[in-house]
Amino acid sequence: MKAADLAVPAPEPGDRELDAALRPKNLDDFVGQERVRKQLSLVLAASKIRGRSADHVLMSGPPGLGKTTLAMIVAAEMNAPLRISSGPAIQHAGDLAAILSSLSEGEVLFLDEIHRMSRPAEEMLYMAMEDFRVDIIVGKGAGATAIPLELPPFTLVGATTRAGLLPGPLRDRFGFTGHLEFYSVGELELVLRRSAGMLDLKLTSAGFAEIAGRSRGTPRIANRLLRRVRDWALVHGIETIDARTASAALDMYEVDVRGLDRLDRSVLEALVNKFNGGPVGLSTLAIAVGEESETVETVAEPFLVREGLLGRTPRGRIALPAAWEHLGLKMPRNAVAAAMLPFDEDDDEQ
Ligand SMILES: Nc1ncnc2c1ncn2[C@@H]1O[C@H](COP(=O)(O)OP(=O)(O)OP(=O)(O)O)[C@@H](O)[C@H]1O
Ligand SMILES: [Mg+2]
Repeated sequence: MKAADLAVPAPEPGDRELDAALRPKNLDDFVGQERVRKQLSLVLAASKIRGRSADHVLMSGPPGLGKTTLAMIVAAEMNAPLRISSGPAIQHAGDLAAILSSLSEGEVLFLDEIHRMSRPAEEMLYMAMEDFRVDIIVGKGAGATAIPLELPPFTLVGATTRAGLLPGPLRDRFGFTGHLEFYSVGELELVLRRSAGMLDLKLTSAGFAEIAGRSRGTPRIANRLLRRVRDWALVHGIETIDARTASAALDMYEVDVRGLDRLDRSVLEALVNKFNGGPVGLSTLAIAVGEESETVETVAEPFLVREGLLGRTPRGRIALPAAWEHLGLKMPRNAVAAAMLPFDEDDDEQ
């Protein structure tokens, strides 16, 4: 595994097994996200009292925060079977019709990346969600007829990293939307404590804090770093992982105290050392770090912007004061002036 991969929130091949093993199985085990947890728990409790399948639920938020986990928890809490598919897997309305028509009563249908479903499938889903009915089209052209098909009541759980891309009519058909937020360091410590318990690992409180602080607010990354630290401790014959062990291990994997990885740091270093803090265009910056523009924009920037280290301005990317500080450098006056010019966060230069 490249060091840069450690900090990517999307699942890596090596994560899948551990992801599955460490996934909380019920709402009580699910750490953090108090608001979503309370709201969801109420939705589920009410439908249990009514003796009906739960309202359709949409989970939205960045990768690795627990959308799939919550979908599975919905099925577990409702004692219902779970069917899993995803937007990209449903390219034709017929694909969706086949899934819908084979659902059993009360089943939970989890559609991951629901924003990537095809248009015709999406339209079929509207009717299925609202009226528990689909029209199956038989034949083609003028001779085509729609055969209505009743569906058993089911609960759709949709997940999306891009809630903004969902068409309004689809969004409106969910009874409840849970917006997952990045986790605090304290919450990540709880995630790590739970995982360490399951993996039979011993860590001190400071050891947990050290890993949590470098996990970018993301449980998937926290678990991944824990696994790296575990390997390091094993090879070095260390039984109890303290802050020093955790930090030595993560330093070796080039994940720094704020969770920045090699790519993040080289972007900041280039901005600061080669362009005096910017502004500099994305493609120039990408060439300076020897990466594709797209990699810099989609892999490094979201986190750097969120951390207040990098700004996107109409004139280009700039290093914010926290970036100079993080690199242990003093921000020159002319760089301060460039950074102080008003800019619009959403303004995508070039
Ligand atoms: N609240 C939580 N408490 C404990 N562990 C969690 C929590 N949320 C997520 N995790 C851990 O993080 C891993 C990733 O979570 P999950 O697969 O649900 O993320 P996701 O939001 O579906 O990500 P993606 O958008 O990439 O599909 C899980 O396997 C689980 O181990
Ligand atoms: Mg998922």
